[in-house]
Amino acid sequence: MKFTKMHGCGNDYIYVNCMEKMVKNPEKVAIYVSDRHFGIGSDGLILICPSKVADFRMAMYNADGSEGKMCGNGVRCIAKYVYEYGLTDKDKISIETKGGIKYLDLTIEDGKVVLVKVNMGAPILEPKQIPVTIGTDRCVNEAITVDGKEYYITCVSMGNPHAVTFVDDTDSLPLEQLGPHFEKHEAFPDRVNTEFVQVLNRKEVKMRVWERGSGETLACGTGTCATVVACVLNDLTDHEITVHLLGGDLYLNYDENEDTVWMTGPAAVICDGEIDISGLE
Ligand SMILES: N[C@H](CCC[C@H](N)C(=O)O)C(=O)O
Repeated sequence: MKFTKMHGCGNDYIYVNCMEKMVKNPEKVAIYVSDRHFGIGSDGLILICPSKVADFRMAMYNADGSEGKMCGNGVRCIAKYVYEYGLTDKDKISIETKGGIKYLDLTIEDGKVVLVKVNMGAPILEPKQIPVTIGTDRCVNEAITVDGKEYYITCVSMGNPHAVTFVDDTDSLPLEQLGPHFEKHEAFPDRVNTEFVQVLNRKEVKMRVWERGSGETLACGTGTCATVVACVLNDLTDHEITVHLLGGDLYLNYDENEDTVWMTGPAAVICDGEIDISGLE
């Protein structure tokens, strides 16, 4: 299987061009390639597929083989891939995901995609749709006990479920220990991605993330969208913010009038390669 390893702010996935041929058993392949010791090493697997309703279709799998409905860093990387590997010459593209069709604007310099701006669509706030069992109309600043300690969460779906909690200091958080307790908490029937956010000022926050199915990652695009929405709902920041992640910065704009979130950030190619997956197919 030919692949390209790419990352968006350090959130790395193995990308496979499936325009001609699909990968069989993507769940098993995701687990194998993601392993950082016995595989290639990544946060998961992303397939670039043909679409009937958009320019391309994304299928994404976490490191544990579970399927995710959306991936913000992933759609930016797909934009870079399809342009730089000659699958399109357009600088505005659409990508079908299980979380809806996303529209992307590519900034191109010397034939390279240096920045991608994505219309990530409307945040979903109804608890049942996220899904989260806490809250009636919305789950904003609601108390939850996790591993014996009380936290306040604001829940947002960006196609996939997120719980945002505000903390005093992201650096000192024992995420390896805490993350799984959020992910598997009974309040989240489909598990959850959790963002731990430290507000620096009205325009800047720091964030660490524990991703469902992949553990701590260096960045999460949909997580930064959920973060800006949670910041605005709790009146902690402006609508336009910079999110500082372990792997870099993303720029977010929650346009409440249009009911959409804009995410802007980079995408990078690490390498191309080929791996034998014959035992898995
Ligand atoms: N890293 C991704 C999100 C993956 C979400 C996945 N962990 C799930 O919802 O199961 C992003 O940049 O948006």
